[in-house]
Amino acid sequence: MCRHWAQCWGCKTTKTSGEMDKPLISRRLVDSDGSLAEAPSEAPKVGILGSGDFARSLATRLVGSGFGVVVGSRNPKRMAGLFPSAAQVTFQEEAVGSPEVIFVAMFREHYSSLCSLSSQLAGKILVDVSNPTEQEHLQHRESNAEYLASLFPTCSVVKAFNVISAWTLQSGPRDGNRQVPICSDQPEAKRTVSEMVHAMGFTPVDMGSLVSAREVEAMPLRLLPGWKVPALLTLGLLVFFYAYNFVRDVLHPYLQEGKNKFYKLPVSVVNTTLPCVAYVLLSLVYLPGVLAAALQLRRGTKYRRFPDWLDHWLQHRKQIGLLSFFCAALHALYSFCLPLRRSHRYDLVNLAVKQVLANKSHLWVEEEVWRMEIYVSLGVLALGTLSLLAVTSLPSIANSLNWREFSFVQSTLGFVALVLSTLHTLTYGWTRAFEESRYKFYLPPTFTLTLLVPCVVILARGLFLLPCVSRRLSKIRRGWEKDGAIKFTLPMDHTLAQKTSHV
Ligand SMILES: Cc1cc2nc3c(=O)[nH]c(=O)nc-3n(C[C@H](O)[C@H](O)[C@H](O)COP(=O)(O)OP(=O)(O)OC[C@H]3O[C@@H](n4cnc5c(N)ncnc54)[C@H](O)[C@@H]3O)c2cc1C
Ligand SMILES: NC(=O)C1=CN([C@@H]2O[C@H](COP(=O)(O)OP(=O)(O)OC[C@H]3O[C@@H](n4cnc5c(N)ncnc54)[C@H](OP(=O)(O)O)[C@@H]3O)[C@@H](O)[C@H]2O)C=CC1
Ligand code: HEM
Ligand SMILES: [Cu+2]
Ligand SMILES: [Fe+3]
Repeated sequence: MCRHWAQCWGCKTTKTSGEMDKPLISRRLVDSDGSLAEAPSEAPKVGILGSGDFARSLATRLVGSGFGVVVGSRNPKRMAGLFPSAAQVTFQEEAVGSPEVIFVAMFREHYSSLCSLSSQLAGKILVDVSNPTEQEHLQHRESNAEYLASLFPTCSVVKAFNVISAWTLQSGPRDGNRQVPICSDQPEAKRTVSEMVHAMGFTPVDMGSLVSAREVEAMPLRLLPGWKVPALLTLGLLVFFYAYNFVRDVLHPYLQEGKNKFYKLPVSVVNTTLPCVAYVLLSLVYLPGVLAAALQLRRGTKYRRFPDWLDHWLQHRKQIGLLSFFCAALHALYSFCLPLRRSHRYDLVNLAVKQVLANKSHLWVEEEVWRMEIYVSLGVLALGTLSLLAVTSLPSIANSLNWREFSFVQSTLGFVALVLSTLHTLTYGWTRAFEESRYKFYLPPTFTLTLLVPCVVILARGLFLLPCVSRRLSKIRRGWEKDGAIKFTLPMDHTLAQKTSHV
């Protein structure tokens, strides 16, 4: 039997290396009625302890990938019917006899019940698939896998498959998560299990030694980790702008003129809130790039780390950008629905009646017509450009672009979208910022609040385009450094510096 047991399995099957990562319910194992037929006798046997949801899915996947499976259960009679016919379900003692690799598909609190099997398990590879709950994760210092290794010191423990749900395991990796983080203190054992991960249609991600198991076990506990801060930022902006628009558009007419404009709350106030949030978020996507460039220009090098807050901000731009796109798309939908509303129709009729009573026939203000035509068109162009950025955010699309194409779409087109949105907002706002009647409780029109950050970004980016600045910036990005840019003293300089300082 060659060194890498599972690799040996890889040699035997007819799969070429390219096929290794394809999910496989191998043809010869599926009967005409689609049930999984008997596994070939020479298929390497894999053991599974536990007969729950995970064990069942794992057995299905392993059998479908050409392995022989023996399941160890405390109650085999009851559980056998739930497993594929190709899998053998028996008592735990029997199940751990022949297989080299044994998956422990149980909860941590039940690991100690396996100690009676220590002698049979000696020298085998135990795969820990368990996930602690949030509370358990905090409560235990060592990971579940390290705990299993402490119970069975004569075994090689490998952490794997815990991030894959029983359902994905059963149905096979689709677009979602194909990656299986894997770690172990025994490289051989890790390699064997990695080959199995491949054979099952997943992609192993080597996470190093077993000490990383704690980090691997924390992965399923996280919920959209990179989105927390951007989501809170968006929520904060939505609350702020909604409150601001409520005060200006509903409360002010109610208190000052006794007019009831509460009907504006569901659509109109939302449609002055969403665009402002979208626009501010979009400017916050490109502001950190400007700050980073300014820092590099000032320092005269790119070889110094950005401050943590800027680093963090740069890491979250994708999420902030996608949230901006989402708000802008909702804003466009709301805008298209404005004319559908009953209130809009009443306003139109009332306006017509007023026209007639005032004996005015022709209501056409050329400037207003052009203003609206232009700002709606600019809005559509801005959203269209943002959609390109959103599409290239999809990993499958991003992977098909080289970094220059990606950066062109994200950096250049993204900036064009910011300029278009600014023009859209300015033509929408037009002269409103200068009309006293637009200031309610002395509060300026909402769009004026949104213009500050984008204008700073646009001006700064304009400045960076100046030949003297852009030449210097591209030199810095190609690794040029201003002399003395890096402030570190070599040991000998240090003594030299000390000597000279006494002179
Ligand atoms: C809808 C939408 C979707 C988005 N999706 C993504 C996404 O999928 N992934 C993503 O990363 N962002 C995404 N973003 C955010 C944004 O588009 C990108 O981060 C974009 O690259 C930012 O461009 P930039 O010009 O501001 O900064 P960058 O081009 O990243 O440059 C920032 C700074 O880094 C430094 N720098 C840049 N290049 C170099 C270099 N070669 N050498 C040294 N220093 C350099 C410079 O100081 C520069 O100013 C998305 C935004 C939106 C609106
Ligand atoms: N379900 C999922 O999607 C995922 C589960 N996991 C992990 O897989 C492991 C199993 O999860 P899951 O299959 O959902 O859990 P289940 O509760 O469905 O199954 C656990 C199995 O453990 C066995 N077991 C052995 N000894 C004991 C004991 N003393 N008391 C109770 N049960 C015992 C039982 O099998 P029997 O009675 O036959 O001995 C039982 O079926 C867990 O560590 C979980 O974190 C990881 C990723 C995803
Ligand atoms: C299909 C695309 C778009 C259409 C049809 C559209 C249409 C409109 C309309 C009709 C208004 C006036 C809102 C009202 O008075 O109720 C408006 C305002 C505004 N839009 Fe858009 N827009 C689009 C895209 C965008 C995008 C992509 C952004 C920025 C990311 C944006 C930002 C704004 C801003 C900031 C305002 C001013 C809101 C205020 O202060 O009242 N719009 N847009
Ligand atoms: Cu071999
Ligand atoms: Fe624990």
